[in-house]
Amino acid sequence: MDRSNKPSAIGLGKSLPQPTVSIQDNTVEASLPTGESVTVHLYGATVTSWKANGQEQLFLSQKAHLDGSKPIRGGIPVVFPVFGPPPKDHATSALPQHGFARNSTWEYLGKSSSESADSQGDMTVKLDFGLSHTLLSEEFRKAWPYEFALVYSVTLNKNSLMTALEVRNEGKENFDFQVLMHTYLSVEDISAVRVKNLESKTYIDKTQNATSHTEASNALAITGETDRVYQALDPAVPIIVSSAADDKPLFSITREALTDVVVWNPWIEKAKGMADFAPDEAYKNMICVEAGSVSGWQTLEAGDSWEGAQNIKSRL
Ligand SMILES: O=P(O)(O)OC[C@H]1O[C@H](O)[C@H](O)[C@@H](O)[C@@H]1O
Repeated sequence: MDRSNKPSAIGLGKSLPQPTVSIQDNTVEASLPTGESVTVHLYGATVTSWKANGQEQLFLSQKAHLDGSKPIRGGIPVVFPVFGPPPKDHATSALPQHGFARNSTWEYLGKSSSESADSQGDMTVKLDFGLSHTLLSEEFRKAWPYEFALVYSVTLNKNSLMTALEVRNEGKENFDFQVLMHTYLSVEDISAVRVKNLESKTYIDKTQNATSHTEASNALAITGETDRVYQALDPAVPIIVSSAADDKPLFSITREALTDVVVWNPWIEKAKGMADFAPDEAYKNMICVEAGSVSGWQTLEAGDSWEGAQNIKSRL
């Protein structure tokens, strides 16, 4: 917004308090004057903390590797260009599970801040991160030899966090990709939450040999290992994680161009089996609601770009 000809909202001559951004130890942290903050590790451009309403909103394992030796277990890892184990005989076959974006070091491209469009006087801060073929390790570049560029934007508002990914094909040949924002939401007690707006949607159940099912529940309870890829959703209809006790929304997630949503909780045995997941009981304190485009492939023609995003609102 151009404020140049207008008096300041808090008195002539005084400027509005501005967001602050600090960079240290390969992390970028932004805070709003109203107290909210976000922390992003350059390794994977992984958001590892989002504080709003005086509380941490994201789950981060106590044994998450934060030194760049493994993808970070928690926060919001970015999955690109393949989701899950890569298929055989495919351009992504030589890549690790979930691709290379979450285990490559991104560059920080800078920040911008503005007044939020929706609430008077509140500020917004946006952090941009980049990854391209020139920044990949030799090993990843060999395994996926396309000329690409990713720009990942993390935007913090008073009540929401938006993450947006732009994928550019800077080469001369088409490439296929899948993409997903693997968000680990923090919850007090998994048995006390429900996931809404999935009723009648088709999902692939990865815990049952990838069989296809139709969601019967209008308020899904998580009562065991859950690993489902819900497909063909309307990105404008929010997925709501609500409190079972009073039906109040805890999180509401809308998407742009991301028509799949994965709901994942490892539950008791799988949680114990993951070396970087701690404490064992922490499966009770998280639910992954992952916005993505993963049930098919996006084909990006030479010179083209694509953009997808999620917007997570907290305790509305
Ligand atoms: O252990 P990771 O490679 O981080 O994957 C963690 C999980 O990611 C997604 O949610 C998949 O649907 C799961 O099948 C997988 O177990």
